[in-house]
Amino acid sequence: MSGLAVDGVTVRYGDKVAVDQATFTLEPGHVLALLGASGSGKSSLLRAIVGFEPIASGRVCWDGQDLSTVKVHKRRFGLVFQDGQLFPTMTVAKNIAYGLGALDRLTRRRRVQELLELVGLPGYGDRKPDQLSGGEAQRVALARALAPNPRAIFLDEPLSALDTGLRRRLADDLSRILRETGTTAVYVSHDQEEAFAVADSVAVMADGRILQREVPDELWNRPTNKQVAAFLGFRTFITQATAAALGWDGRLEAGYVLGIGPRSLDLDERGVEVPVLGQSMTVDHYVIEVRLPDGQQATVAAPKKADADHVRVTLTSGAVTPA
Ligand SMILES: Nc1ncnc2c1ncn2[C@@H]1O[C@H](COP(=O)(O)OP(=O)(O)OP(=O)(O)O)[C@@H](O)[C@H]1O
Repeated sequence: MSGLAVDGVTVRYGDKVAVDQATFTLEPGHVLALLGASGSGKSSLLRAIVGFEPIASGRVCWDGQDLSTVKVHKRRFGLVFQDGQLFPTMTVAKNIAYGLGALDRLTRRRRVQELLELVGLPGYGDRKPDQLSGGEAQRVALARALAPNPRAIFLDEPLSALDTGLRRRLADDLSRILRETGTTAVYVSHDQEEAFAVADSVAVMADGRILQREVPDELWNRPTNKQVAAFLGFRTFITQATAAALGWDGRLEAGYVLGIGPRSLDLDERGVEVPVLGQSMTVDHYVIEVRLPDGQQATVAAPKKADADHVRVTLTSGAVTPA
């Protein structure tokens, strides 16, 4: 098989199993996000693939070749970390050119210009890393990782040190850059929106195991179990009868429940009346906590505060998952 094959990889720190028999393949040109809560083993798996962490069992192959005897710097993998780890005394241009030693000066300079344009920083070549914002530094780190045309790049929470608004914008830019360059990438994140924005497919990890690997839509609509659903924000699970009572027009197969997430219920004047239990405010909307007909609680995202002790809602979507 061409591209990356991770086969039964286990990583241990003493008695602690950090990664438990992770298996997946990644075709050239595809972007996979490893998504999971803190401590789920994402970084350990990424570090094992690139060769920083010894593998207790299993193997990592590229184009069918076992990489166990291939040294880290010979794997032709590019790396981007949370804090870009640029060389502080070198200019941006020198940072980007770092892995281009084999090229002549003119070609090297052209390649640096090309990458600065790709990451939206033309004219930044002479700056030093301490003259860059956090977002710019991460763009330079990406440019540096892409410069030597690696066969894949590995990004470990590359945006998590940035503030939320910037993170969203940069996630979209990153996605565009990876696609434009046809780069094969593994992207570690604990933020589902970021993972969904960047990746062609998402592998959800918990306790060192990959619970499900899917394209974002399918993962969102049909999480493989309640644990994955809950991680995606579907925390209340209801039966067909309750779903129908809330105006849902779908049908659940026997043995399945519907996970209700933060955007599953819509305010709707013609909807079902439910009691309001409380409400809070986020940056751009209110979160109204309600009691469902079956007694469970759920939340509704609303543009304004509820001014009565009940609201009318309709259930418009949810995640279908085994009961
Ligand atoms: N060097 C180490 N020695 C011992 N245990 C470790 C070491 N590195 C990680 N662990 C443990 O292995 C488990 C997986 O850690 P890992 O950093 O891979 O998770 P993660 O999903 O990347 O978390 P985060 O998002 O917080 O970085 C955790 O329980 C962690 O405490």
